[in-house]
Amino acid sequence: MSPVVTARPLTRAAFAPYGDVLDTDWTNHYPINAGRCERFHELARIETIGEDARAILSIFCGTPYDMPLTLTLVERHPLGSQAFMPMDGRPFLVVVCPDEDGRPGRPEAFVTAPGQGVNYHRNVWHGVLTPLGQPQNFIVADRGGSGNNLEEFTLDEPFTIALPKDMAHE
Ligand SMILES: NC(=O)N[C@@H](O)C(=O)O
Ligand code: NI
Repeated sequence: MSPVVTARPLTRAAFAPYGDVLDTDWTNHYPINAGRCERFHELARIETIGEDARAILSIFCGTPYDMPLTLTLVERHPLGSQAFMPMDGRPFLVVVCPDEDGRPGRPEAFVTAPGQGVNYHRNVWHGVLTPLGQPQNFIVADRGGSGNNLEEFTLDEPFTIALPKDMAHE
């Protein structure tokens, strides 16, 4: 059996080495539009580098994965950050790895709270978009432009990514 990594709830502190959490638990917020809207300001920055680099918005329509997940591949984007914000507010799985001399280290897994999104910093190893239980659409902010912005790495040995016990039935 491949080594098991159990996902834990996503928190800013735990995710800080990898990127930003997108939610309204954020002190930099203020009213706009005559008080009819609250702006939660600059949750993350969209980083883009390289030839004709630009920040772009896309919609990803994701197919769910069965859990526990057998993780065999991770990827990273050397030319830009990548943010995922669910359009339906349901939780999804986030898998990241520390970088160890250009190779991914042991994965860490998180389950988002309803309404949370993530922004992977540039060049951070991560699993591909992983909806849970049903198809899920996401607004994605990342980098467009020339050059190769996708580096994939097939793990020497797979990991089993499991949901926490209180979620495993979902
Ligand atoms: N390849 C692509 O656009 N998607 C991945 O980067 C991903 O993180 O899901
Ligand atoms: Ni990606």
